[in-house]
Amino acid sequence: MAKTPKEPLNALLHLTGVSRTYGERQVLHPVSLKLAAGQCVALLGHNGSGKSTLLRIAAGRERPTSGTVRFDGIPMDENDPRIRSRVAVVGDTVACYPDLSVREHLLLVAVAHGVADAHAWIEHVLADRGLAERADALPSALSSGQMQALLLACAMVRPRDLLLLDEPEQRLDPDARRQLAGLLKAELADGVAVLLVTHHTDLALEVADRVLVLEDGKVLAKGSPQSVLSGSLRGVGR
Ligand SMILES: Nc1ncnc2c1ncn2[C@@H]1O[C@H](COP(=O)(O)OP(=O)(O)OP(=O)(O)O)[C@@H](O)[C@H]1O
Repeated sequence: MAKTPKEPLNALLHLTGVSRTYGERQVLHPVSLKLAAGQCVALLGHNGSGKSTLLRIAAGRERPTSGTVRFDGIPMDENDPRIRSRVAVVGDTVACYPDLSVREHLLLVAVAHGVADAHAWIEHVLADRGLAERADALPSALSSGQMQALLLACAMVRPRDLLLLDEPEQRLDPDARRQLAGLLKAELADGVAVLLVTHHTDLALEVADRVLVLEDGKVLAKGSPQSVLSGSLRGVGR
């Protein structure tokens, strides 16, 4: 029988009873979550179940209606430089400069975060994300999958202890999706904590230590990927 994974004692990210209400509508009921260095929690659930809302709250991009979020003991605030320097987010919206090439986007992010030897590191990340041949292209000339690869690459060129990803697999072809699983495993091996919103149960099974399934803003199930996704809940993803 699969062992039930315990929540970590030394959490890098600690959500306590966070909820969110828009107007009269409660889209997220109180959720608590701990995530330690080198661990991945996958958030699963049908469309509109509250996954992105929870991730935005975890990232400090949105304030919870109730509850608290702490990163390494500090109240989560995306404007706090101590947090910005250590937390990388790939959200569900595409934001880029129309007049900067792929390589220039990466350079901008790397320089802003004070990355040493940025040029060499950028060439490595470009090759790793399959973007080497599109390095001089402007965003308007990228395919949707290449744009997604650029958003991931922007997170990879900067320092990070916590990686928050909202459906990073979207628009990626099967090969690129397999590489994404390898990339996330490498992040975890490097001690990065990963909070992953995904619709792909296979990705969750491959990389997550724990999964949390949301339904109508409530926690429907949580535990090891094997225990949660072995039965009827496999249908929450693709
Ligand atoms: N700014 C907002 N104002 C009002 N309602 C919102 C807002 N943002 C999200 N919602 C609602 O909150 C609910 C949860 O949305 P959320 O984006 O968190 O779901 P999700 O699980 O990430 O969905 P998907 O899988 O489709 O991305 C939805 O019903 C959505 O319509």
